[in-house]
Amino acid sequence: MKLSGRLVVASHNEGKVREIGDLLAPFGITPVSAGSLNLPEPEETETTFAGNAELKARAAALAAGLPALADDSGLSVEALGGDPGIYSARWAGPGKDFAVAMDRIETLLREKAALLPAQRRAWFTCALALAQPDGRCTTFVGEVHGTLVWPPRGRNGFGYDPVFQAEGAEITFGEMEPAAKHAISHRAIAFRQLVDSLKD
Ligand SMILES: O=P(O)(O)OP(=O)(O)OP(=O)(O)OC[C@H]1O[C@@H](n2cnc3c(O)ncnc32)[C@H](O)[C@@H]1O
Ligand SMILES: [Mg+2]
Repeated sequence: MKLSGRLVVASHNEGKVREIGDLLAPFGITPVSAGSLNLPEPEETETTFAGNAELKARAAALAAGLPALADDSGLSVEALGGDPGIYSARWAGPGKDFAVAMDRIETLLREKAALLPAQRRAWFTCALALAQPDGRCTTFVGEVHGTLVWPPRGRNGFGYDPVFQAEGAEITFGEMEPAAKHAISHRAIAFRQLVDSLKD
């Protein structure tokens, strides 16, 4: 299987679509957005990142008759038993307000008196699924570990980026230039695995 030509990026999240576009750019691929094809946003009924990524990729590939790449991702907080995890988008509510979602996490951490970095460990997970119109599908998962800071810092990235500081970094994902985030992100790790799997 080759990564070339037209590929549907099966996501309705602008931030993700931008990052996936950056990752695909060196391959000369023309990303076709789910929005431009009027693809519906399927309900994420699975219980894992990989399951939801596959569900979204398969639905888009079938509807578009083109290969489709879907991303299911999220932030897991150790002290919260891995929440919000696969519910990361849902914690932002119908208005997709991540200030609310970040506040909610911070409130829960404070209720647990989790103020030290070691008590504020968190990780991002990204599952990328590449589906073909004939139903074949491969999925790869990447993670990046770090701690949650407060208050949020930076206007780059999207979602929970302003509160996430990766291990070894002194700035948040929200403060990083895109290239710096791509050097270490969960999404870039999953993407590298996907690319490796396509090598002859
Ligand atoms: O399902 P699609 O249409 O792709 O878009 P979505 O926003 O609903 O995406 P998910 O269901 O995968 O939910 C993941 C949420 O986790 C957050 N997230 C994922 N990757 C992130 C990243 O790199 N930086 C910050 N937040 C991220 C982000 O806010 C997403 O809304
Ligand atoms: Mg979603």
